[in-house]
Amino acid sequence: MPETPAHSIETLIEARWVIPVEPSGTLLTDHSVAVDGGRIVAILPTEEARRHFVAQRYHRLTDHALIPGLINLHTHAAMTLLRGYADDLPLMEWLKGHIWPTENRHISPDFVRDGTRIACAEMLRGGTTCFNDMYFFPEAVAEAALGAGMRAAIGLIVIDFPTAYAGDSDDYLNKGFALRDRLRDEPLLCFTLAPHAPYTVGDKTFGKIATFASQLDLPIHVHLHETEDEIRQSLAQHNLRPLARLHNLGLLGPGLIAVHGVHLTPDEQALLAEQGCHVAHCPASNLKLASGFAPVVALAGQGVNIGIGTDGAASNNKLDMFSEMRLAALLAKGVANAAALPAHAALQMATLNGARALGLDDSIGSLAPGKLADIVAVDLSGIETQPCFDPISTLVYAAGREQVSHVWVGGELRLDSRQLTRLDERELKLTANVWQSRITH
Ligand SMILES: CSC[C@H]1O[C@@H](n2cnc3c(O)ncnc32)[C@H](O)[C@@H]1O
Ligand SMILES: [Zn+2]
Repeated sequence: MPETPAHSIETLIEARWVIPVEPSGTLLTDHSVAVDGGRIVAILPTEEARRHFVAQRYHRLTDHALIPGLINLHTHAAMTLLRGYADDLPLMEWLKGHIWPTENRHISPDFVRDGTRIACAEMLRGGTTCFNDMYFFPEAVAEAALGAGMRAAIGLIVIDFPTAYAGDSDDYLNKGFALRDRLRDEPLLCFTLAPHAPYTVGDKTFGKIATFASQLDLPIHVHLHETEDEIRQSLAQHNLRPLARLHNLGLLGPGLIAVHGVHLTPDEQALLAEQGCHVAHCPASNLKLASGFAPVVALAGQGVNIGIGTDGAASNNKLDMFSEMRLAALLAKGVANAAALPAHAALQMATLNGARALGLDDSIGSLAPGKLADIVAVDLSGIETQPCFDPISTLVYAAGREQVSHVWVGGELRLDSRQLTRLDERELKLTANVWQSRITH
């Protein structure tokens, strides 16, 4: 039989294991991922891939698992500059007494650009390839993400009080739309409408957001039902719980990403499911601020799509999707039973479910031919991850972000043997120190 001619491709990544995430729980041993033009073109047993392809670059990752890039479904990337600035406080005391006054003093495009670049470095080194952001000066978030070569959903924020970024809701929205018009063809970026929360955004502004979201087909990214206080305040002011209020104002639907969703009645869980809303589960931030945590087992049981977020580094204090996955799985077992949220389901939450929430699951969130090559290699050879009976279990329960060795975004190498390819870690540490002294003095 004549040999079929080999196809030329850019990159062939040979790995001990490939965990495509879809179909759920699949594990491929001694497989390779072929990448060309920024996309996955094939996933084949390595022997076959070697016969079939001639690559410009080969990566022989003999002790590694390949997983889809992790998707951080909720963060405020620039808040790395406030990591550890105010700890051990409940949400409202933390925000009103410490974070908002400090943001008022320091917030600027430079603050946001520098903080976001630091966040991108941390996230890439931890296997995150895409983040869903909500912060002031979103143009600086976009600039930092593009510079780092990361995928980002840029929140066009709206809050009903003036800040250094914008004056009133129309000013916030106009600035956001101008940014989206300027950057809408950037392949690494997409946009959401990001009203901050029910307690900082009025009915009129929420109404405008609902209209624009449906006219422009933009997702809505909003903090919702984070604390009991938020619900009490909403009942006192509007005679409605926040979710019911947003429902009345037309915000619920498959475009809504409800961040936190900690305090939800069974009827509210059913409403989220019925409306096709998504929940961004942020377990570490919720626990640290003593807010509680989302009823993930019940929500998933109702059919709600749940992704995972870190929230900002000022409340977490890490942007570490590995520790969030593990925490999400352990909390679910704590409230339900040991079988709740198994490792493959936690990994799916941190990848495919996040992509679904952003409406990007046709292009990212799993490893499959035709999808963008957002790929993470995790080195499982260390003593911390031995023996390895089941690599999916090892990834979620034993591995940490330190074991991430390589990261590709759209087929481009962004982390190479733990070295960032587009960001200078030394320079970023100096930048963090400069901001620390500005914030302290
Ligand atoms: C309008 S930009 C984002 C705004 O949100 C603040 N923030 C950070 N973490 C949280 C949280 O857990 N709940 C509510 N608001 C939060 C951040 O400091 C910015 O002011
Ligand atoms: Zn948040």
